Amino acid sequence: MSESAALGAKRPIRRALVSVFDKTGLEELARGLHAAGVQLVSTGSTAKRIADAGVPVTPVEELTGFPECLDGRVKTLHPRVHAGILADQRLEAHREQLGELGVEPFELVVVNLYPFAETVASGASDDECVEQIDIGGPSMVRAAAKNHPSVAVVVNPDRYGEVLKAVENGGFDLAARKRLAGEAFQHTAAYDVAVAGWFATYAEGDAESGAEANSPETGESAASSQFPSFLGTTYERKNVLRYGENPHQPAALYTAGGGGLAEAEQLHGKEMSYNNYVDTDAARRAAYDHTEPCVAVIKHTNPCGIAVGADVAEAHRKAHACDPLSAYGGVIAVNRPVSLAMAEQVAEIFTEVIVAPDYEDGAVEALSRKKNIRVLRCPEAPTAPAEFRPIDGGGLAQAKDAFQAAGDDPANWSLAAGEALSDEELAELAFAWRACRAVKSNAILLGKDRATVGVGMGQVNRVDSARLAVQRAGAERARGSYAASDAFFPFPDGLEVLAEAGVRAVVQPGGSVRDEQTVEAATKAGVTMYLTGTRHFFH
Ligand SMILES: NC(=O)c1ncn([C@@H]2O[C@H](COP(=O)(O)O)[C@@H](O)[C@H]2O)c1NC=O
Repeated sequence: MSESAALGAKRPIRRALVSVFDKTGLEELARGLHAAGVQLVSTGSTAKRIADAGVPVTPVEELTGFPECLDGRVKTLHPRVHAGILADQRLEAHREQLGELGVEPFELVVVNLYPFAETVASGASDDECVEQIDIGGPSMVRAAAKNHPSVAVVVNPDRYGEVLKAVENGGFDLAARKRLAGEAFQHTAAYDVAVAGWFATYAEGDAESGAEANSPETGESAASSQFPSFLGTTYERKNVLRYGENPHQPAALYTAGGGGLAEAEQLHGKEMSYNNYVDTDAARRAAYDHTEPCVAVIKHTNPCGIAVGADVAEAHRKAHACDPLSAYGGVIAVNRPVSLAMAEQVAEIFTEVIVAPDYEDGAVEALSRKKNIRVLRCPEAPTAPAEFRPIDGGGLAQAKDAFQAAGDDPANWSLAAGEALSDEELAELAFAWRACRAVKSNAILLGKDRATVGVGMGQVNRVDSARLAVQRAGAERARGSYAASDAFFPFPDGLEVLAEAGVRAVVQPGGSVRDEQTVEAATKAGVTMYLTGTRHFFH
């Protein structure tokens, strides 16, 4: 038989084993299978639902001759079940053995698993979580998937319609059974990753140094529970993208299944590209760093402008004004719903992507006047609690760079040079400090009226970043602006550039061996300087 003929070979379905936690669509499936002459065997409450729907069903106990026991821990774990799933019907020897054993084969297995991840997320006790580790279900799923030349396995209620169609048309062909088997192994693999990940966090302290190792007093164990010995996330491919960072790089989008940008709804525009996603991610990170209505305009992951305002339209006007030249073809993120007024403004500017938690009436229509702008709705704020970056042969994990009460609250900054700022001026400096976190290192950012006016990003020395920030601001806007530096000034030269441009105040972490020289330069120039003690590199 040719390969394509083999793949097209159907296996009629005569007998099905059904055991599902999620009973969505179960009655319709059972009715349809029965109507097509398929015999049903089922477990506990699944069998009860089927029987209640008026469909004949054989309880699995009748098949095994063994009662379900140990609170459901043992139901289907029996050779009469597993021999029926695992017999390779292509082999005469297997068919003969089944006959000798008096076991009938299954051609269809429909199973979905106990909700382990949902139980953990609900904050249930350890014992409750452990009880939700499904054992019999994955055993059946894996067995049926392995034996896909003889058995079709279904783990997703969305497929029930397909099952009923197949049953009426002589069963699934081999290609379809292979596809279903792949889906089934993905289902059990993701399930096991969730279980293994939970054990890695929960059991580690006990195993290493006694139960108290997980107590909050011991810093080391806190770190180890944040970085468990096993890290697993499973992703599902959502889209194949046209290409990656460059046209010769194939690329795809994967989702982790928990919402966020990867699952954002696209309301209008061309297909998102790889670079669009990268920039949109950076834009959302920048916009959500502020509690007031904020707009961030990003190009190549760096801000062309960030501003807060009384409303998003004002914030957008200010953010765009920072660097209108660079904002051409930019990516815009907003931390509030987009108003019609803001949408009208954006519609005038060539923009690649706009992402927001929502859109007010008429806003999407106004934006859609431009054919190509990609309009995304992403209701959730960015949440990643930890960051993981692949490197050759492994990966680096770190806690997210969240703002710290100690170093990021101006109330805790120390005045190192010049006169203390008024509350209003301090708020200006605090805006610059927050916005600076969104700039790739070395970062120097000038702000005025709660908007960036000059950004010096990504230079390999800090003095060049200072020059760039001043140059982009222009002499007039630089004068009297508020400057932030993501890390300390290693030499006073960067500060001197800012002072010469007439900045009013500077905020920086401090901590260089030459801090004194920088403080002296600021004092001499009459520039106020605050030290945060906290650094915000962004690479
Ligand atoms: N222990 C077993 O033999 C066993 N066999 C099937 N299950 C699971 O029991 C659930 C269905 O049970 P019920 O039909 O009672 O609602 C399914 O999610 C299935 O994956 C089992 N449960 C857990 O391991």
